[in-house]
Amino acid sequence: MISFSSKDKFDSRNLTMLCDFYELTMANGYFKNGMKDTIAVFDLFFRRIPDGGGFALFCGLEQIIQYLENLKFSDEDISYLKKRKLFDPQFLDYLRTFRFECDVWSMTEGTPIFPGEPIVRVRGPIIQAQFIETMLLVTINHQSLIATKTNRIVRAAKGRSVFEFGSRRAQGYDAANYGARAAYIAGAASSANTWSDVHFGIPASGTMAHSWVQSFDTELDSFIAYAKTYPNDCTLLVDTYNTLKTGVPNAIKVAHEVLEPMGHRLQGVRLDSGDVAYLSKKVRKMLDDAGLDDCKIVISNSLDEFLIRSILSQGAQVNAFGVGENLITARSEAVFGGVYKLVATYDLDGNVIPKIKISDNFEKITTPSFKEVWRLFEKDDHHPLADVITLEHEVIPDDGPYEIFDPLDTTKRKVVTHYIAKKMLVPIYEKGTLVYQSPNLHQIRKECHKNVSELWEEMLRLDNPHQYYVDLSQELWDLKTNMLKELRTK
Ligand SMILES: Nc1ncnc2c1ncn2[C@@H]1O[C@H](COP(=O)(O)OP(=O)(O)OP(=O)(O)O)[C@@H](O)[C@H]1O
Ligand SMILES: O=P(O)(O)OC[C@H]1O[C@H](OP(=O)(O)OP(=O)(O)O)[C@H](O)[C@@H]1O
Ligand SMILES: O=C(O)c1cccnc1
Repeated sequence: MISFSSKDKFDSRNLTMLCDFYELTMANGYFKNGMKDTIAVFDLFFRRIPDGGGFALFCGLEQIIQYLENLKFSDEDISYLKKRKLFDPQFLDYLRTFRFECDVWSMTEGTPIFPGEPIVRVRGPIIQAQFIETMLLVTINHQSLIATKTNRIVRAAKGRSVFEFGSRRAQGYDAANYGARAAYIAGAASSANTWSDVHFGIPASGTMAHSWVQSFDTELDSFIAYAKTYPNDCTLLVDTYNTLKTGVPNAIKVAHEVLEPMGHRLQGVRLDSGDVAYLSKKVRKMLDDAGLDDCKIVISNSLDEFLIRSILSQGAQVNAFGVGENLITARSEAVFGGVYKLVATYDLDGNVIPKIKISDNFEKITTPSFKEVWRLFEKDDHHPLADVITLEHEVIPDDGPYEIFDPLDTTKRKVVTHYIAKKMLVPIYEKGTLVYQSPNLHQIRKECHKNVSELWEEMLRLDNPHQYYVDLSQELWDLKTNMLKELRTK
């Protein structure tokens, strides 16, 4: 039984034609060149952690599954392709009856991921494995980027809640909806986006806009009306006119004269402008002096992890942060940079033929062959020690001793012992059949929190974090180096 975390089970959109056109021209080319049934392996990986962080977070698998479940060329798609006069009629017949037949393995959502390691691996007929590139990349690049950024913001907030406020400034509505999902997985407490609650069960919450306050004759009238309408969940926006002179005094008045007689407490005030560190301290004192020490202070206004860190270091009195544009657009570094590369094909006897892509830039040289990713966890406290990429047949036994080495400087070697070795890629599809049961979103979020809390503290720093080791096994390193040497001498 397969169950899905979103309430509508599958996004019903058929996004088959969301592909780069060259996927179709190559597919037709493979078909016409007798390569339809050639089995190929592609790795999806990324090269650099955004914002110089110590790790990224993997997200988007559930939407990949939805895409693959809906993968089908409609009659309309086929007529479009026919009109382009580029495609063989037999190829179009093949597309008409297309059925996805690949094997797919993936990291699970909420897993910390590192540059250079396969986070998704696809094996199957080259036409198919190649074709899904664009959707795999756009989905994983987007959600992993937003999750990675959000987790930085959540870490900067040091246990205070982070409310995701970004929909209005996201790069389009899918970015708002799926960005909210990624942000929640990575630790945002809620989203202002109602769609994300309806479809994903992410708690939707919010305060009020300045327009609410402006639309009444006075600020006080607007607060009274809001408090009477929502007596048990009332957070007032206090900066429309003058935070300290009118906003907070009016909020205190409403707390005592409207809410308390109704048996309720004022939940919070939100500050959205000015020097929020200075103001929050003043506001805290005013609220406390008025007996409202349980009233929370929420701040917002173009926040990001660095501003939050700075504001807290100034002694700001804040209970929660509302973060919009910088989170939902990952503004500081808006490209995740995941790529999808061919790493092997198979011959007719089923033997792997490793493939490599050479570049003058060493970091851009791909790692060939069908590979596994292992994470070695310290046995006692489960801190990850290093990731090791091996060839398929290699096994890393628990406890070692196992020698890891820096693939760029092979003299840097270390023998590790007393660990648990875990294979990180789990089966998602077997020959086109879904074999993975996705946890629900709340479980993914919990798992993500656990995974991040197991990382070394030194990896969690926002600036210059410890660089985690992603190593190659000796056998894989030898294969890569020999292929490189051979190609370079040719
Ligand atoms: N104490 C502080 N330390 C660091 N940054 C702060 C501090 N207080 C506010 N900021 C940030 O400074 C940035 C600039 O705020 P800005 O002055 O443009 O807002 P504002 O003019 O007060 O508000 P608005 O233009 O929305 O009415 C915002 O990102 C805000 O979060
Ligand atoms: O600054 P961000 O991190 O993106 O956080 C969201 C912003 O969106 C709202 O402002 P907006 O001016 O859109 O509407 P408002 O009238 O509700 O303030 C809110 O007041 C925040 O300032
Ligand atoms: O609910 C809020 O306070 C909110 C929602 C979206 C954007 N800014 C603020």
